Amino acid sequence: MSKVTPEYRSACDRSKPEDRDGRRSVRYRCNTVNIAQDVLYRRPGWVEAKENEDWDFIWCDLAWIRDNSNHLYMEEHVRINHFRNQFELCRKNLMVKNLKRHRKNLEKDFGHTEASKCDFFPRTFVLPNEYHLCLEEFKRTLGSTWIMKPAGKSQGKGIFLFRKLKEIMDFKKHITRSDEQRDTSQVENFVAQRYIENPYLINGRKFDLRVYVLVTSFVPLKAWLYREGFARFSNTRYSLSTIDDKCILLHQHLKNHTGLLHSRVGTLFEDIDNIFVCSLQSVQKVIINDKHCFELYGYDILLDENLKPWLIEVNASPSYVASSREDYEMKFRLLEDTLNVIDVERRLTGKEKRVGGFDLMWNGGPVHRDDVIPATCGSSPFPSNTHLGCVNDREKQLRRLLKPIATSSMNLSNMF
Ligand SMILES: Nc1ncnc2c1ncn2[C@@H]1O[C@H](COP(=O)(O)OP(=O)(O)OP(=O)(O)O)[C@@H](O)[C@H]1O
Repeated sequence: MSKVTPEYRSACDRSKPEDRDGRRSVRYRCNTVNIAQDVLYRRPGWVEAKENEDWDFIWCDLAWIRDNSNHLYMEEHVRINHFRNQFELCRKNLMVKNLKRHRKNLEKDFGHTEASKCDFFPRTFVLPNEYHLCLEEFKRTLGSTWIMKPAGKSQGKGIFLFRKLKEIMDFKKHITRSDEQRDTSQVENFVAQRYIENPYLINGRKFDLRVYVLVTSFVPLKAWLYREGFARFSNTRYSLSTIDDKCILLHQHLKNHTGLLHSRVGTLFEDIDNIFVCSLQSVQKVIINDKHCFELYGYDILLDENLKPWLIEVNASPSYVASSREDYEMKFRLLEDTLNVIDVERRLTGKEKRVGGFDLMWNGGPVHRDDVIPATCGSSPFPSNTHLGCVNDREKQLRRLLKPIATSSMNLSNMF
């Protein structure tokens, strides 16, 4: 067996439970050192496949799927935790390209109201290709703040804010110059995005919501939403002063916190559901829908002061390391429940609408659950504890999500 994480040792001091019902063991592979490894190790009846031995299940990182997916022959029952071209949704530039195309198709086929359901990502341009469009928009909205992000990086690497025309022109020169010697296929892409300047703040701090969505099929689309998630808070108080010393703006939007939450929380959850469904639909025809594959996406969502949710990013490889015991336990449950939904052991009937902490949200169409109490502000299937749909419970759930978890491992000291 490969090494288990230190958290594992403290979280479980019991030995691995035996497979009591005499079924053949599930042979797994895991090439990541994180909580996934602990969950697999502890799962009754699962054994780690030896080198060169066949396996039934693999939990792998994105590099592994990139390097191996074309050479794999998989038996019917085998499961793998990534779709081959997951990057269509998870690379910043491709996500935007797919969302824009989806929006255009909706506009063409169903008109403006339907297309406006895609208006949950800030205005974004992919550079260098859309530089001129970006420049036009930039000039049209002079004075607004933009955020520049490298398309293929994470953890805030290479991100900066700008608000002056000269800055974006200099940047264009810089990327053009550094790309001159390279083959065009290697040009580094960036996204320039309108910066949400009025985030919803809690105690003066900016935060992203991290919500998990499990997709078990793209055609038809079958997606499960996890009831637990968390908020990643910035370590510093939110201020735009870091990008322009003359402009000191410290937002205090928490005054009417309770009232605002109560009146808007139903709509908020509906809007968040819409983000999941629309974004997944935008890549439905693009993702290679291999029945062996599933994907546990970590959605990053930012709320503005009007409680409008904005999609910031979709992660195919969200962090499964923990910054605290509570964080460890939540992620352990999440991954355990993921395996329960994937059901390599074939325990489910296939008709379940709830498995552990997951609620079936979409199954070729919206899923209506019998135990949902209609919300005053809509009937979104976004999960809460037991009385799904009741505004008060949703409010509680939102508060649970907003519970700060120490983020030392996440490098969020600035969060832009
Ligand atoms: N358009 C935006 N408006 C306001 N804030 C933004 C915007 N885009 C990103 N941010 C902030 O910057 C942070 C990092 O952005 P993003 O997630 O896109 O980059 P990343 O490098 O992939 O970071 P990570 O790996 O931590 O998710 C976000 O968590 C969010 O708080």
